[in-house]
Amino acid sequence: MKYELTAAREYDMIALGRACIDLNATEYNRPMEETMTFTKYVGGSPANIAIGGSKLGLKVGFIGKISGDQHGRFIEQYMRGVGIDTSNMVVDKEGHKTGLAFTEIKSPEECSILMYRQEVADLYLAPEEVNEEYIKQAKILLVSGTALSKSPSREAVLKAVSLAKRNDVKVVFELDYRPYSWNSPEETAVYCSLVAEQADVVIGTRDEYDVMEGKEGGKNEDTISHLFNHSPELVVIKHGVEGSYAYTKSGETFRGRAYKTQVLKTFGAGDSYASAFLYALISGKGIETALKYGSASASIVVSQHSSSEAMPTVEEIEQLIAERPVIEAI
Ligand SMILES: Nc1ncnc2c1ncn2[C@@H]1O[C@H](COP(=O)(O)OP(=O)(O)O)[C@@H](O)[C@H]1O
Ligand SMILES: O=C(O)C[C@@H](O)[C@H](O)C(=O)COP(=O)(O)O
Repeated sequence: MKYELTAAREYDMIALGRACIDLNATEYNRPMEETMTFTKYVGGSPANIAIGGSKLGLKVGFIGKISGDQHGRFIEQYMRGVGIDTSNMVVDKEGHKTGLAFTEIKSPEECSILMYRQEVADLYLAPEEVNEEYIKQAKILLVSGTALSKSPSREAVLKAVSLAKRNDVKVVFELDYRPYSWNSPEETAVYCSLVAEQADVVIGTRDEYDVMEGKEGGKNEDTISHLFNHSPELVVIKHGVEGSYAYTKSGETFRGRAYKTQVLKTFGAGDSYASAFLYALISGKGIETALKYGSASASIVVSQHSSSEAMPTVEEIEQLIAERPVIEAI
Protein backbone atom coordinates (compact mmCIF):
# COMPACT_ATOMS: atom_id res chain seq x y z
CA MET A 1 0.00 0.00 0.00
CA LYS A 2 1.32 3.45 -0.93
CA TYR A 3 1.06 6.61 1.11
CA GLU A 4 -0.14 9.53 -1.00
CA LEU A 5 1.74 12.84 -0.76
CA THR A 6 1.30 16.17 -2.51
CA ALA A 7 3.27 15.96 -5.75
CA ALA A 8 5.83 18.50 -6.99
CA ARG A 9 7.11 20.61 -4.16
CA GLU A 10 10.54 22.22 -3.91
CA TYR A 11 11.42 20.17 -0.79
CA ASP A 12 10.61 16.54 -0.11
CA MET A 13 10.98 17.15 3.60
CA ILE A 14 11.55 20.06 5.93
CA ALA A 15 12.60 19.03 9.43
CA LEU A 16 12.12 21.23 12.47
CA GLY A 17 13.89 20.98 15.83
CA ARG A 18 17.35 20.61 17.26
CA ALA A 19 20.62 20.43 15.42
CA CYS A 20 23.23 19.71 18.07
CA ILE A 21 26.46 17.85 18.71
CA ASP A 22 27.05 14.21 19.62
CA LEU A 23 30.29 13.40 21.43
CA ASN A 24 30.59 9.65 21.05
CA ALA A 25 33.02 7.75 23.25
CA THR A 26 36.04 6.95 21.11
CA GLU A 27 37.22 4.20 23.46
CA TYR A 28 34.20 2.01 23.85
CA ASN A 29 33.25 -0.98 25.99
CA ARG A 30 33.89 1.03 29.16
CA PRO A 31 31.96 3.42 31.39
CA MET A 32 32.03 7.14 30.63
CA GLU A 33 34.04 7.84 33.79
CA GLU A 34 36.93 5.99 32.12
CA THR A 35 36.44 7.48 28.65
CA MET A 36 39.06 10.11 27.87
CA THR A 37 38.31 10.93 24.22
CA PHE A 38 35.14 11.56 22.29
CA THR A 39 34.57 12.00 18.57
CA LYS A 40 32.43 14.92 17.46
CA TYR A 41 29.50 14.52 15.06
CA VAL A 42 26.44 16.58 14.22
CA GLY A 43 23.54 15.16 16.22
CA GLY A 44 20.03 15.86 17.42
CA SER A 45 17.25 13.58 16.25
CA PRO A 46 15.65 15.84 13.58
CA ALA A 47 19.09 16.88 12.28
CA ASN A 48 20.08 13.21 12.02
CA ILE A 49 16.86 12.42 10.14
CA ALA A 50 17.46 15.37 7.79
CA ILE A 51 21.05 14.24 7.15
CA GLY A 52 19.92 10.65 6.56
CA GLY A 53 17.22 11.80 4.12
CA SER A 54 19.62 14.05 2.24
CA LYS A 55 22.19 11.24 1.90
CA LEU A 56 19.43 9.09 0.41
CA GLY A 57 18.79 11.74 -2.23
CA LEU A 58 15.83 13.62 -0.79
CA LYS A 59 15.69 17.39 -1.13
CA VAL A 60 15.70 18.46 2.52
CA GLY A 61 15.41 21.76 4.39
CA PHE A 62 15.80 22.49 8.10
CA ILE A 63 14.21 24.95 10.52
CA GLY A 64 16.03 25.44 13.81
CA LYS A 65 18.11 27.73 16.00
CA ILE A 66 21.85 27.21 16.40
CA SER A 67 24.36 28.88 18.70
CA GLY A 68 26.29 31.89 17.38
CA ASP A 69 29.67 30.28 18.01
CA GLN A 70 32.09 27.69 16.61
CA HIS A 71 29.72 24.79 17.39
CA GLY A 72 26.79 26.44 15.63
CA ARG A 73 28.97 27.15 12.60
CA PHE A 74 30.24 23.54 12.55
CA ILE A 75 26.63 22.27 12.53
CA GLU A 76 25.47 24.62 9.77
CA GLN A 77 28.51 23.89 7.58
CA TYR A 78 28.16 20.13 7.99
CA MET A 79 24.44 20.15 7.18
CA ARG A 80 24.95 22.40 4.16
CA GLY A 81 27.80 20.13 3.08
CA VAL A 82 25.51 17.10 2.89
CA GLY A 83 23.06 19.05 0.73
CA ILE A 84 20.53 20.37 3.26
CA ASP A 85 19.03 23.81 2.72
CA THR A 86 20.05 25.77 5.83
CA SER A 87 18.50 29.11 4.83
CA ASN A 88 15.92 28.81 7.64
CA MET A 89 18.42 27.91 10.36
CA VAL A 90 18.52 30.95 12.61
CA VAL A 91 21.63 31.96 14.55
CA ASP A 92 20.98 32.71 18.23
CA LYS A 93 22.01 36.24 19.29
CA GLU A 94 21.52 35.86 23.04
CA GLY A 95 24.39 33.61 23.99
CA HIS A 96 22.45 30.32 24.15
CA LYS A 97 24.62 27.27 23.60
CA THR A 98 24.56 24.16 21.44
CA GLY A 99 23.12 21.07 23.12
CA LEU A 100 25.64 18.28 23.69
CA ALA A 101 24.96 14.54 23.83
CA PHE A 102 27.79 12.49 25.35
CA THR A 103 27.38 8.84 24.57
CA GLU A 104 28.59 5.96 26.69
CA ILE A 105 29.16 2.62 24.97
CA LYS A 106 29.69 0.06 27.76
CA SER A 107 28.77 -2.88 25.56
CA PRO A 108 26.61 -3.38 22.46
CA GLU A 109 23.63 -3.91 24.76
CA GLU A 110 24.45 -1.29 27.37
CA CYS A 111 24.61 2.21 25.93
CA SER A 112 23.42 5.46 27.41
CA ILE A 113 23.30 9.11 26.52
CA LEU A 114 24.16 11.97 28.84
CA MET A 115 22.63 15.16 27.49
CA TYR A 116 23.69 18.69 28.36
CA ARG A 117 20.62 20.69 27.45
CA GLN A 118 20.35 23.66 29.81
CA GLU A 119 19.49 26.92 28.00
CA VAL A 120 20.14 25.36 24.61
CA ALA A 121 19.74 27.48 21.47
CA ASP A 122 17.39 25.00 19.76
CA LEU A 123 14.66 25.54 22.37
CA TYR A 124 14.77 29.30 21.71
CA LEU A 125 13.43 29.00 18.15
CA ALA A 126 10.57 31.52 18.17
CA PRO A 127 7.26 31.36 16.27
CA GLU A 128 8.16 34.51 14.34
CA GLU A 129 11.18 32.61 12.96
CA VAL A 130 8.93 30.01 11.32
CA ASN A 131 8.09 31.08 7.80
CA GLU A 132 4.92 30.03 5.93
CA GLU A 133 6.50 30.66 2.51
CA TYR A 134 9.16 28.07 3.39
CA ILE A 135 6.90 25.41 4.90
CA LYS A 136 4.46 25.50 2.00
CA GLN A 137 7.25 24.35 -0.33
CA ALA A 138 7.49 20.94 1.37
CA LYS A 139 5.77 17.58 0.90
CA ILE A 140 6.45 16.65 4.52
CA LEU A 141 7.09 18.66 7.68
CA LEU A 142 8.91 16.51 10.24
CA VAL A 143 8.63 17.76 13.81
CA SER A 144 10.41 16.38 16.83
CA GLY A 145 8.69 15.91 20.20
CA THR A 146 11.63 17.41 22.09
CA ALA A 147 11.04 20.76 20.39
CA LEU A 148 7.74 20.92 22.33
CA SER A 149 9.47 20.71 25.69
CA LYS A 150 9.94 24.46 26.29
CA SER A 151 8.68 27.80 25.06
CA PRO A 152 9.26 29.52 22.68
CA SER A 153 10.23 26.44 20.64
CA ARG A 154 6.90 24.85 21.66
CA GLU A 155 4.92 27.68 20.03
CA ALA A 156 7.24 27.56 16.99
CA VAL A 157 6.27 23.89 16.52
CA LEU A 158 2.56 24.57 17.00
CA LYS A 159 2.73 27.37 14.44
CA ALA A 160 4.65 25.19 11.96
CA VAL A 161 2.10 22.38 12.31
CA SER A 162 -0.80 24.71 11.66
CA LEU A 163 0.97 26.28 8.64
CA ALA A 164 1.65 22.81 7.27
CA LYS A 165 -1.97 21.76 7.61
CA ARG A 166 -3.14 24.95 5.93
CA ASN A 167 -0.86 24.25 2.94
CA ASP A 168 -1.41 20.50 2.42
CA VAL A 169 1.98 19.60 3.82
CA LYS A 170 1.87 16.23 5.61
CA VAL A 171 2.91 16.51 9.25
CA VAL A 172 5.16 13.69 10.49
CA PHE A 173 5.56 13.69 14.26
CA GLU A 174 8.58 11.82 15.69
CA LEU A 175 7.89 11.44 19.40
CA ASP A 176 11.65 11.61 20.17
CA TYR A 177 11.22 11.57 23.96
CA ARG A 178 14.29 12.91 25.80
CA PRO A 179 13.44 13.25 29.50
CA TYR A 180 16.32 15.73 30.05
CA SER A 181 14.41 18.45 28.19
CA TRP A 182 11.06 18.20 29.98
CA ASN A 183 9.79 19.29 33.40
CA SER A 184 7.76 16.11 33.90
CA PRO A 185 6.31 13.12 32.00
CA GLU A 186 2.85 14.62 32.60
CA GLU A 187 3.85 17.76 30.69
CA THR A 188 5.26 15.58 27.89
CA ALA A 189 1.98 13.69 27.67
CA VAL A 190 -0.05 16.91 27.29
CA TYR A 191 1.98 18.41 24.46
CA CYS A 192 2.87 15.23 22.61
CA SER A 193 -0.79 14.15 22.54
CA LEU A 194 -1.80 17.56 21.24
CA VAL A 195 0.56 17.33 18.27
CA ALA A 196 0.14 13.58 17.66
CA GLU A 197 -3.61 14.09 17.32
CA GLN A 198 -3.01 16.76 14.63
CA ALA A 199 -0.28 14.91 12.75
CA ASP A 200 -0.75 12.79 9.62
CA VAL A 201 1.99 10.29 10.51
CA VAL A 202 3.25 9.47 14.01
CA ILE A 203 6.48 7.54 14.63
CA GLY A 204 7.74 6.40 18.03
CA THR A 205 8.83 3.50 20.18
CA ARG A 206 6.32 1.60 22.30
CA ASP A 207 7.88 3.29 25.37
CA GLU A 208 7.45 6.74 23.86
CA TYR A 209 3.76 6.11 23.17
CA ASP A 210 3.46 4.98 26.80
CA VAL A 211 4.86 8.34 27.99
CA MET A 212 2.46 10.14 25.66
CA GLU A 213 -0.42 8.08 27.03
CA GLY A 214 0.74 8.43 30.66
CA LYS A 215 0.82 4.68 31.27
CA GLU A 216 3.08 1.64 31.33
CA GLY A 217 2.74 -1.47 29.22
CA GLY A 218 0.36 0.14 26.70
CA LYS A 219 -1.02 -1.89 23.79
CA ASN A 220 -0.58 -0.90 20.15
CA GLU A 221 -4.27 -1.58 19.48
CA ASP A 222 -5.31 1.02 22.09
CA THR A 223 -2.84 3.56 20.72
CA ILE A 224 -4.09 3.28 17.17
CA SER A 225 -7.76 3.19 18.07
CA HIS A 226 -7.28 6.52 19.88
CA LEU A 227 -5.09 8.19 17.22
CA PHE A 228 -7.26 7.08 14.30
CA ASN A 229 -10.15 9.01 15.88
CA HIS A 230 -8.08 12.11 15.12
CA SER A 231 -5.93 13.24 12.13
CA PRO A 232 -3.30 10.45 11.83
CA GLU A 233 -3.52 8.19 8.79
CA LEU A 234 -0.37 6.18 9.51
CA VAL A 235 1.07 5.18 12.90
CA VAL A 236 4.46 3.51 13.27
CA ILE A 237 5.31 1.77 16.55
CA LYS A 238 8.87 0.51 17.05
CA HIS A 239 9.82 -2.35 19.36
CA GLY A 240 13.63 -2.29 19.26
CA VAL A 241 15.25 -5.48 18.03
CA GLU A 242 11.81 -7.12 17.85
CA GLY A 243 11.01 -4.92 14.87
CA SER A 244 8.22 -2.47 14.17
CA TYR A 245 4.61 -2.15 13.04
CA ALA A 246 2.89 0.32 10.71
CA TYR A 247 -0.87 0.74 11.02
CA THR A 248 -3.09 2.60 8.57
CA LYS A 249 -6.38 4.31 9.28
CA SER A 250 -7.96 2.16 6.57
CA GLY A 251 -7.23 -0.93 8.69
CA GLU A 252 -4.01 -2.50 7.36
CA THR A 253 -1.18 -3.66 9.62
CA PHE A 254 2.36 -4.19 8.34
CA ARG A 255 5.21 -5.78 10.31
CA GLY A 256 8.88 -4.91 9.84
CA ARG A 257 11.62 -7.19 11.12
CA ALA A 258 15.03 -6.04 12.31
CA TYR A 259 18.05 -7.32 10.35
CA LYS A 260 20.88 -9.27 11.95
CA THR A 261 23.92 -7.08 12.41
CA GLN A 262 27.12 -6.65 14.41
CA VAL A 263 25.88 -4.10 16.97
CA LEU A 264 28.44 -1.55 18.17
CA LYS A 265 25.92 0.69 19.99
CA THR A 266 22.16 1.02 20.06
CA PHE A 267 21.63 4.76 19.62
CA GLY A 268 21.11 6.13 16.15
CA ALA A 269 18.67 3.31 15.36
CA GLY A 270 15.54 5.46 15.58
CA ASP A 271 16.83 8.36 13.49
CA SER A 272 18.26 6.19 10.72
CA TYR A 273 15.03 4.19 10.73
CA ALA A 274 12.92 7.36 10.35
CA SER A 275 15.03 8.82 7.54
CA ALA A 276 14.94 5.67 5.41
CA PHE A 277 11.27 4.95 6.19
CA LEU A 278 10.32 8.47 5.06
CA TYR A 279 12.62 8.27 2.02
CA ALA A 280 10.78 5.14 0.89
CA LEU A 281 7.33 6.66 1.50
CA ILE A 282 8.26 9.84 -0.39
CA SER A 283 9.67 7.74 -3.24
CA GLY A 284 6.30 5.98 -3.53
CA LYS A 285 7.63 2.56 -2.48
CA GLY A 286 4.76 1.47 -0.26
CA ILE A 287 4.55 0.96 3.47
CA GLU A 288 5.83 -2.63 3.58
CA THR A 289 8.98 -1.64 1.70
CA ALA A 290 9.35 1.49 3.84
CA LEU A 291 9.51 -0.71 6.95
CA LYS A 292 12.29 -2.73 5.33
CA TYR A 293 14.22 0.42 4.40
CA GLY A 294 13.90 1.80 7.93
CA SER A 295 15.02 -1.45 9.55
CA ALA A 296 17.92 -1.92 7.11
CA SER A 297 19.18 1.62 7.63
CA ALA A 298 19.00 1.17 11.43
CA SER A 299 20.90 -2.11 11.27
CA ILE A 300 23.71 -0.34 9.37
CA VAL A 301 23.88 2.63 11.75
CA VAL A 302 23.92 0.53 14.96
CA SER A 303 26.98 -1.27 13.59
CA GLN A 304 28.88 2.02 13.23
CA HIS A 305 30.23 4.70 15.53
CA SER A 306 28.05 7.72 14.76
CA SER A 307 24.41 8.44 14.08
CA SER A 308 24.68 11.15 11.41
CA GLU A 309 27.92 10.39 9.56
CA ALA A 310 26.99 6.68 9.36
CA MET A 311 23.70 7.23 7.52
CA PRO A 312 23.70 4.82 4.54
CA THR A 313 23.08 5.26 0.83
CA VAL A 314 20.16 3.69 -1.07
CA GLU A 315 22.53 1.11 -2.58
CA GLU A 316 23.77 0.01 0.86
CA ILE A 317 20.19 -0.33 2.11
CA GLU A 318 19.04 -2.30 -0.92
CA GLN A 319 22.04 -4.62 -0.78
CA LEU A 320 21.41 -5.32 2.89
CA ILE A 321 17.71 -6.07 2.29
CA ALA A 322 18.66 -8.49 -0.49
CA GLU A 323 21.36 -10.34 1.46
CA ARG A 324 20.87 -10.10 5.21
CA PRO A 325 18.66 -12.41 7.28
CA VAL A 326 16.03 -10.86 9.54
CA ILE A 327 15.80 -11.47 13.27
CA GLU A 328 12.84 -13.78 13.77
CA ALA A 329 10.54 -13.40 16.78
CA ILE A 330 12.44 -13.15 20.07
N1 LIG B 1 20.08 -4.45 18.01
C1 LIG B 1 19.52 -4.20 16.84
N2 LIG B 1 19.86 -4.90 15.74
C2 LIG B 1 19.30 -4.65 14.54
N3 LIG B 1 18.37 -3.69 14.34
C3 LIG B 1 17.97 -2.96 15.40
C4 LIG B 1 18.52 -3.17 16.69
N4 LIG B 1 17.92 -2.30 17.55
C5 LIG B 1 17.05 -1.58 16.81
N5 LIG B 1 17.08 -1.97 15.52
C6 LIG B 1 16.26 -1.46 14.42
O1 LIG B 1 16.00 -0.09 14.65
C7 LIG B 1 14.61 0.17 14.71
C8 LIG B 1 14.37 1.26 15.72
O2 LIG B 1 14.89 0.88 16.97
P1 LIG B 1 14.19 1.25 18.33
O3 LIG B 1 15.13 0.82 19.42
O4 LIG B 1 12.82 0.66 18.36
O5 LIG B 1 14.04 2.82 18.24
P2 LIG B 1 14.82 4.01 18.97
O6 LIG B 1 16.25 3.92 18.56
O7 LIG B 1 14.10 5.22 18.51
O8 LIG B 1 14.67 3.76 20.46
C9 LIG B 1 13.98 -1.16 15.07
O9 LIG B 1 12.64 -1.23 14.58
C10 LIG B 1 14.89 -2.16 14.38
O10 LIG B 1 14.54 -2.32 13.02
O1 LIG C 1 18.90 13.25 19.53
C1 LIG C 1 19.91 13.62 20.12
O2 LIG C 1 20.03 14.77 20.58
C2 LIG C 1 21.06 12.64 20.27
C3 LIG C 1 21.33 11.96 18.95
O3 LIG C 1 22.06 12.79 18.10
C4 LIG C 1 22.04 10.65 19.21
O4 LIG C 1 22.77 10.28 18.10
C5 LIG C 1 21.00 9.65 19.51
O5 LIG C 1 20.67 9.46 20.66
C6 LIG C 1 20.32 9.00 18.40
O6 LIG C 1 19.52 7.96 18.91
P1 LIG C 1 18.15 7.50 18.24
O7 LIG C 1 17.11 8.46 18.64
O8 LIG C 1 18.00 6.12 18.79
O9 LIG C 1 18.32 7.46 16.76
